[in-house]
Amino acid sequence: MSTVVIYKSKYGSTEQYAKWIAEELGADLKNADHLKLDDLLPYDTIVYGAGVYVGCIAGIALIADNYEQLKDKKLIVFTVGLTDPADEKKYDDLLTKNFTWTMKDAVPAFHFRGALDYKKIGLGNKLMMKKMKIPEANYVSKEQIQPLLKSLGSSKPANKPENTTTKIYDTPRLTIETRHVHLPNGKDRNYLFVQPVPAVCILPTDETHVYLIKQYRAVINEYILEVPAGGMDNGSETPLECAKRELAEEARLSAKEFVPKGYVYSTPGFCTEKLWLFEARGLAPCEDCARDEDEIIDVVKVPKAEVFAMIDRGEIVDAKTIALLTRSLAKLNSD
Ligand SMILES: Cc1cc2nc3c(=O)[nH]c(=O)nc-3n(C[C@H](O)[C@H](O)[C@H](O)COP(=O)(O)O)c2cc1C
Repeated sequence: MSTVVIYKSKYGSTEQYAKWIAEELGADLKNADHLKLDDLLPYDTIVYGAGVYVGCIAGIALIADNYEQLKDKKLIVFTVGLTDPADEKKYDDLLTKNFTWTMKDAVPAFHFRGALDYKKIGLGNKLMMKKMKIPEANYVSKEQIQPLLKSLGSSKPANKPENTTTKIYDTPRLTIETRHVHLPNGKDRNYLFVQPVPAVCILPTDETHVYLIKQYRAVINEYILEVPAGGMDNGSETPLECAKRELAEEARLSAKEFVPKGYVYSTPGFCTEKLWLFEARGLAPCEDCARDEDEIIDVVKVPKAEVFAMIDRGEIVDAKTIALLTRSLAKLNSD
């Protein structure tokens, strides 16, 4: 595992934090000035630290502009400023302003308190800071880096519980458990983990129509419009095999072509369920297909041109169905 700590520092506090972190991790240390994407690519883990000046994280474009190419690496950002890290709202605003929204969900960020020394800053900045009545201060201290080190598994204070798991329900198709989790921001929380087998959704289409199923859902006591979908059999099925089976069982259709449309998570707040999406083309009837006894299903032919109006009117309310229709037909809607 190769790690680099990169810093962007005007007055030295961020550089000091970066040196401490690099020392603790045994990582390379680099000044961000003149670094390019190519300089980052050889590393598995990238820790980027920067001073905050007038609400901007210095040089964050190095990460934000190259996030697509860096997102599969372990990325961590730390910021250094006078703001108190306890002011979570202010920090959240700073990240919203400086991170792309995909980064904000995925990249752990830590804030360390910096310093202000009027002797080090230029006249313009000095006047601005004095006008804002910001006094000189020096909050720089090594212990502030502990949560960041911990998130990389490099520091294990005594008396901290390991991640603990309690099983509540355990079947081949679904497990439910509670877990004690150490979060990347250093905090600890208990979470409920609902873990079904991965599932597949299929949108049968022809030139002009999509085929949805109207299905009775006992849990919500409603008939709703959905795409055919179902869980992958005990991990032995591939998403494509599952797509073929579910299309036959639920819509009584076969298809010449299954076009992958990526995946979505259904409810990532508490459930690990990953839904693989497919569009099915070249449809043919499959009358002798088996159907589960509890499935009460009608196939409904919907014009493609009507789909988004139906979503708008609340006639399609199933989230996976809206996701797959959007992935397949969004282009049609934007034309
Ligand atoms: C002109 C100026 C603007 C600043 N703006 C902010 C700010 O918006 N938020 C903050 O938390 N700290 C702010 N600070 C404090 C710096 O972030 C702090 O001095 C930090 O230690 C700078 O990092 P460095 O020492 O690595 O340059 C500002 C400092 C100066 C001189």
